Amino acid sequence: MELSEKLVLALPKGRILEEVMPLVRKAGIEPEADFDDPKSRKLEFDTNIPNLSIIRVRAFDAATFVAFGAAHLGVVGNDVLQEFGYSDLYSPLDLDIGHCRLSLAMPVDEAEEDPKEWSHIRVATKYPNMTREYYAERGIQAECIKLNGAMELAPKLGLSRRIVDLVSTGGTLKANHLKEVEVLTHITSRLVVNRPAFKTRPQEVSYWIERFREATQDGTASK
Ligand SMILES: Nc1ncnc2c1ncn2[C@@H]1O[C@H](COP(=O)(O)OP(=O)(O)OP(=O)(O)O)[C@@H](O)[C@H]1O
Ligand SMILES: O=P(O)(O)OC[C@H]1O[C@H](OP(=O)(O)OP(=O)(O)O)[C@H](O)[C@@H]1O
Repeated sequence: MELSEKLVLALPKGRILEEVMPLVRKAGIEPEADFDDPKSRKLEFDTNIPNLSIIRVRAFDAATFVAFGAAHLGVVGNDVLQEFGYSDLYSPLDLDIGHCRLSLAMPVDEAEEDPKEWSHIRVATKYPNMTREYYAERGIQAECIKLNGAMELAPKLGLSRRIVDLVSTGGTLKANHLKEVEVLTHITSRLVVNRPAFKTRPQEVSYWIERFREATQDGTASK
């Protein structure tokens, strides 16, 4: 077993972090004290496990670090996994956190439409690949304008009548006078593993998959 190189766990620093940390701790990993300090500018943290460190990165970047082997394990939403489609990412475990859906929405004051009657739509989204693929399978050409956030502004400002974005409570759509027309897919976050690392360090990687599996099955984990 390779002991010199640390295993790196990539965690997304956004909203998922709060949900995933109880699982990380249940799995037996306790990051150094700085981790909980909002003022800390550190990006990599030692843990109580001498051979394991944690990096805190943007949600999309967590997938990239693991896919290229810069990190060995990570936590990534299905949305990110499907949008990138990295072949070197293995996602063995649904962590049952980060529940939301990817939906198409449009202004509430526009006439009801039947998506089955569309042939071409223009959409603002952070997920152009998933959107194009979903609609292509239904014979609809989706012209996507890539935004990285605040999609809800696009219809109001005339960028596109429709958006495809993540929805959880629906509060953001409501506040921006948009209605959910169609759910493209349901999303949760998964534990992901770099495939080559799984082959070269099978015992260590399997150990952590099992620890996370147990943590997820432990009913006291916060959701
Ligand atoms: N409203 C939501 N409810 C539940 N889970 C969500 C919601 N929005 C996003 N997620 C999940 O959390 C992940 C990270 O989202 P988050 O909003 O923290 O990042 P972001 O702000 O979109 O990205 P970044 O700021 O890193 O560019 C998403 O990939 C998705 O899986
Ligand atoms: O249905 P709701 O519960 O209102 O959640 C939906 C919002 O959550 C996500 O954004 P987030 O808050 O993560 O910010 P972002 O726009 O910076 O990604 C998503 O992009 C929506 O804007």
